[in-house]
Amino acid sequence: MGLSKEQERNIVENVIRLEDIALLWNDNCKMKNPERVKQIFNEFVMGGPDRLQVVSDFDYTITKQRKSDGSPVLSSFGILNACESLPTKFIEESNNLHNKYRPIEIDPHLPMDEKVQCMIEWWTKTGELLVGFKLEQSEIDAVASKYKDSLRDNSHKLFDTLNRLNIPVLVFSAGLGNSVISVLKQANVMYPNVSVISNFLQYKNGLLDGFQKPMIHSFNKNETALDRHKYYDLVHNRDHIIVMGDSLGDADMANGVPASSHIIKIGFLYDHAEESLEKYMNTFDIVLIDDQTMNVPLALLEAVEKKEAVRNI
Ligand SMILES: Nc1nc2c(ncn2[C@@H]2O[C@H](COP(=O)(O)O)[C@@H](O)[C@H]2O)c(=O)[nH]1
Ligand SMILES: [Mg+2]
Repeated sequence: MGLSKEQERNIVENVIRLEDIALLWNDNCKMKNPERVKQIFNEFVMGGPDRLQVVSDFDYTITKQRKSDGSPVLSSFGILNACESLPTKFIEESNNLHNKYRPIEIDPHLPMDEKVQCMIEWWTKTGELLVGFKLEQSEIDAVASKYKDSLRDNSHKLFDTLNRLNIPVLVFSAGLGNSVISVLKQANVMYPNVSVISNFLQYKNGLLDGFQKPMIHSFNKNETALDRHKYYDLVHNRDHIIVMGDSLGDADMANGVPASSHIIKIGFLYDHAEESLEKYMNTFDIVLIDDQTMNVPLALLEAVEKKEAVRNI
């Protein structure tokens, strides 16, 4: 997947041609405005790793949307729900909530303010169900271990590169942070430059006591939700941002950063690809259709790293 000699020469001569990244010209890669992507990509390469940060969703972005054998990948909440010691009442009521609110979450016609209110209800009610019984982290870890190999292909290479270049990675998930961290740790990609902001279980006297605050739901995943969060101090001057997500709400995860920032938004599209493509192309700069790899973000980073290496000769 490395760059050719000609590509490396182009980088040395500060010439970054989008055509040099063949992946971006595959049939399953769509860009509404290639010229805009090229311009921002050149900013990234010329700006170097010190100005870069990555903000990524977890469920079905870092994890695959489908496994090669077609079997499903559990979401971070799905990993929780698979824990056998959970009371039957919790599972039943949690499933009822999922059946009621998931269709609202993905409804393309409902007004956003109505959807936000419903998501607040969903996460609040789920938190209220998670009260008064034991659940050890080790049980979540045991289920999560079955999904440590469900990261997108080349995720390890991507995280290794980000760690080597000391580029901060924010994994921003409206899912369950206890599962997210467990999968990342067991997949050996929970490097020091990786932070996770999500919903974490709260305990009181050894028993579950809902979620820690603040609530992160599908539609408040943006950097304003990071107000006064220590992560914000780490990245607020990194104005080159790669955003990665699988749902439309993920595209706003970098909202709240200075207007002068340059952002490339990568959208991983899988479900209802044909009917959703136009909306995804209007929302993300690069749309990858049924691409279960991290090859495109990795290619962007490889160009940054090559240029940095030349700069340091
Ligand atoms: N199975 C359940 N799924 C849930 C629940 N509450 C939310 N969700 C889903 O999780 C994703 C997490 O979002 P992401 O930011 O990690 O992509 C969200 O889209 C909901 O559909 C739940 O209680 N059970
Ligand atoms: Mg997701």
